[in-house]
Amino acid sequence: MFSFFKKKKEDSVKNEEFLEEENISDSIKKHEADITPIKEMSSAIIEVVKEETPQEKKNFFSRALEKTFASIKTVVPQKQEKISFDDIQELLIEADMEYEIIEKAMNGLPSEITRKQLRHRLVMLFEHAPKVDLSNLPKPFVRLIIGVNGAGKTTTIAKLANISKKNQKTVILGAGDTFRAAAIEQLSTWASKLEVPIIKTKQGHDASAVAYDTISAAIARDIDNVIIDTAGRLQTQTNLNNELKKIVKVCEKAMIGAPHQKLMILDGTQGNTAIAQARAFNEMVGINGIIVTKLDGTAKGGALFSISNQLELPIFYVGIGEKQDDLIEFSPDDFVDSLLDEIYTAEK
Ligand SMILES: Nc1nc2c(ncn2[C@@H]2O[C@H](COP(=O)(O)OP(=O)(O)OP(=O)(O)O)[C@@H](O)[C@H]2O)c(=O)[nH]1
Repeated sequence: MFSFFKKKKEDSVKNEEFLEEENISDSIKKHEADITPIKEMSSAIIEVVKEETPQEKKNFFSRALEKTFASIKTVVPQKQEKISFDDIQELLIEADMEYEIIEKAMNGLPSEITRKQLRHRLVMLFEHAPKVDLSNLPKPFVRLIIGVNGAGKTTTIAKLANISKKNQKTVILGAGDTFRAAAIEQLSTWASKLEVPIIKTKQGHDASAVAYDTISAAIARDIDNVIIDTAGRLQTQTNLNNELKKIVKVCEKAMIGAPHQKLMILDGTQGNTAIAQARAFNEMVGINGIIVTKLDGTAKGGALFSISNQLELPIFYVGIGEKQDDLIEFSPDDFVDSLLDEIYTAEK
């Protein structure tokens, strides 16, 4: 069953220096027992689920931002047509927007601010992030998931796999957090729940070999999306960080251009303190985008402005709960509108 797969892998690991360094072909043999049989893959495609309308998306944000709204409403309890400069400043502080960003956003605004004026300034804060063209993606499209312990990496991978399936794309997971046995188990549980294949190995084995095998399996099986987990790490853990750099290098060996996205998962409940973490990882491996998790559990929704603006990175998704459907595509317009709906009366 795996002869084609094996041939591809042998072809793609011809680099002698690399074989010496990683001994990848041995690791591939070790992992083959863990690869989900191809026939199970067909069940990875399910029917297309209808896309949310802009109003539905706004409703998702409103639900996710409940705690943030409760805190800004302590400043502006009634909806108004115009709100004073001081009140806007205070409510943005309440929502955990960094002071420096508040100053930037409000510079030159009048003492009474309309919805339109504030909307323009808030949406602008997301404009620094480069636009990402998601048309004509390479196949497989490889995403590497990075973050500190407990940020929500594993859960987010499951949610991303679920979105792939909803979009009728095939997907394979790589259990690259080989540091903790529980992490491999947790991702395997999600894989069987979602009926998607997973490449895994034993705890303590080489994480970059898992990344390599996952990409090779995707190429051999013509899979659309690859999502690779990595161990949670702090920006100060040198060994783990060298491991991360190695994973990135090995992805490139498995497929030129991979990983196509290195996504940083940030725990939204940490607010602005997550920025320093992301900055350090960005310097280390170059991050392409952010996913902010646990937005439902925090009053610090305003940190999204600082996160995107300070890091000059796009926020792709936000996590709004623990279930597989609780990940929504981030849109600055919908996010800002949900926030403004709480404090301003409708524009005439
Ligand atoms: N409320 C809420 N909880 C979330 C969200 N995303 C993840 N969680 C929860 O956060 C906890 C940690 O999530 P994991 O996915 O295990 O985090 P991780 O980054 O893989 O953790 P490590 O494997 O320890 O590095 C779990 O209890 C998740 O259910 C979210 O968007 N909202």
